[in-house]
Amino acid sequence: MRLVAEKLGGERGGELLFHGLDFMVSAGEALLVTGRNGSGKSTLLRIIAGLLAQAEGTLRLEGEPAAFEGLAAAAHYLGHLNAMKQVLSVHENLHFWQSFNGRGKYSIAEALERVGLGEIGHLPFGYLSTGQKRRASIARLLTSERPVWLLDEPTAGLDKASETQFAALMQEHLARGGLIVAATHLPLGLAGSKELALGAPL
Ligand SMILES: Nc1ncnc2c1ncn2[C@@H]1O[C@H](COP(=O)(O)OP(=O)(O)OP(=O)(O)O)[C@@H](O)[C@H]1O
Repeated sequence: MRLVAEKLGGERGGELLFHGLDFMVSAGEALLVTGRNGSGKSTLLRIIAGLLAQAEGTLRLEGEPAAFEGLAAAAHYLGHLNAMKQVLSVHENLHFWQSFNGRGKYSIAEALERVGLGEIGHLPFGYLSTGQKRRASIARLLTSERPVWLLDEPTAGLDKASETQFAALMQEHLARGGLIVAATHLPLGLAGSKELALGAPL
């Protein structure tokens, strides 16, 4: 499986943010998208997730497992916002996403254990701290099996221990044949990852 972009261009509000991007990410690889604020990192991730149309160029997933039809169906998108309902419990939110995205390797209880939230699945999502909200959202990646992880500033708000824990989860995903595209200003602890720098040098 590999994600291939050719001459990819993205725009917002009629302004071309980037163009002519060529990259390839194979199973087991991570691509870190870097660049100054406003350079288009989130825009690129949203295009890959199928939430925005590209302005130009092509994007395709080759050789994806038969269970997934196309890139959008194979992708987990973890955006800046956590896409969770504040008044539903953590468990209820994850149950919704699991029903929507399909089952994964981990049960909801196991996924919450993996992110260190085993004790608070019953709490309304809105009660959680910023870092706990992010960890609950990371648990969403584990409760449904999707090989392409698209992560926008995934470690924002995480403490050091949680960063290390998440790095291990990403390594595990890569070792199982997944791939990752992550927009980040911080190192993610993924040795050997590729980098795509958008815009003028920082
Ligand atoms: N709906 C929109 N309409 C017009 N312009 C937009 C829209 N959404 C985003 N933009 C602009 O597009 C540019 C790129 O935004 P984007 O969020 O992709 O940047 P980024 O590289 O992820 O930034 P950051 O590092 O701050 O997260 C910004 O200048 C932003 O203001």
